[in-house]
Amino acid sequence: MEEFKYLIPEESIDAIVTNVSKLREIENSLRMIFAKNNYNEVLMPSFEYVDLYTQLDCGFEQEKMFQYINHEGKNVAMRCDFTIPLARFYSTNNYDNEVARYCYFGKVYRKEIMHKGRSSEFFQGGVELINKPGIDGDKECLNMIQESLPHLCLKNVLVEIGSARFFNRLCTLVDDKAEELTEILKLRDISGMKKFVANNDFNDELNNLLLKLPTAFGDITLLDAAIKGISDEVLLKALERLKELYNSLDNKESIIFDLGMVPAMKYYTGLMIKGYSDKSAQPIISGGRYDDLLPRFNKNVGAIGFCYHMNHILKAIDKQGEDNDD
Ligand SMILES: N[C@@H](Cc1c[nH]c[nH+]1)C(=O)O
Repeated sequence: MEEFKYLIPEESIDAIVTNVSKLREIENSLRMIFAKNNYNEVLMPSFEYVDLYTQLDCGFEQEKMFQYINHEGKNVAMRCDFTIPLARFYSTNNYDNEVARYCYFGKVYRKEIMHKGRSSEFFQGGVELINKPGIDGDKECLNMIQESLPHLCLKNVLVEIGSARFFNRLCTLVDDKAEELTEILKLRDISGMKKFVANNDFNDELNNLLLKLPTAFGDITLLDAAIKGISDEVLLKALERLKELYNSLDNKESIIFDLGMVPAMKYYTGLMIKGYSDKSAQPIISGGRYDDLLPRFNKNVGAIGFCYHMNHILKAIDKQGEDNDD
């Protein structure tokens, strides 16, 4: 038994952040940017009913939650997302459907596949912008991300944007093959996509589009080319909306399109955002528009938000430092 004093569970591996001064420095810069943009910081509870996450059909699986049965006999989970609890919070605290701006810093807990050396604790800092619909809301978030990039202490950061509306329509078009398509896109599997197209009987236009998706990231010329080849109205609208948003941005630097982007969260309905550093395989920023979530709390308003994955940012900073030492 003696050795157990010195061991930590696999879930905790990697969760120890030693570079706390850097973490606080970035956190404080982000806090100032959020405050300047009128986001109110909230401290959310660590525990929520499991039902909150599961009954909304947002893709949170029970198996991924750390949970226990409380004194009422109800299943309670450690917070595994900020967005859903904040949607609940808005619905019970905002009677006039006003625009709300929340920001937060804290951990979410999600069970990761064990034996991969991945921690199950993720430090996030993020914002939720509720009831600022359409391009105005999307722009506000992208502008804030642009404002934050120089404060992340990372040299090469790219902000990829995609569309959940586009993705969802593709899933409808491939019908019962949606799951297979999702896996292929997640892996950016070029040969998998070739087989997928060969094994199915889709029309030529869809086949051509699907074959391009695993490598469909690039600048505005990529988007324009895709728009030219599409006649499906929903797909077209989704891409035109991305283009309109892009054209409305004052600062377009670091922004590229990813037409094969798969929603990281099932609740995304429109714009999706993923920020990457060349020193990190995992996204350092992720977010998106989720216009169908608040209606599930009887609030007929749309919303958008994003978060910084602080663990990944710190790891990328370490890697950057190591590479500079070489
Ligand atoms: N909650 C999302 C990020 C996000 C905030 N708002 C919208 N999306 C996540 O954990 O990845």
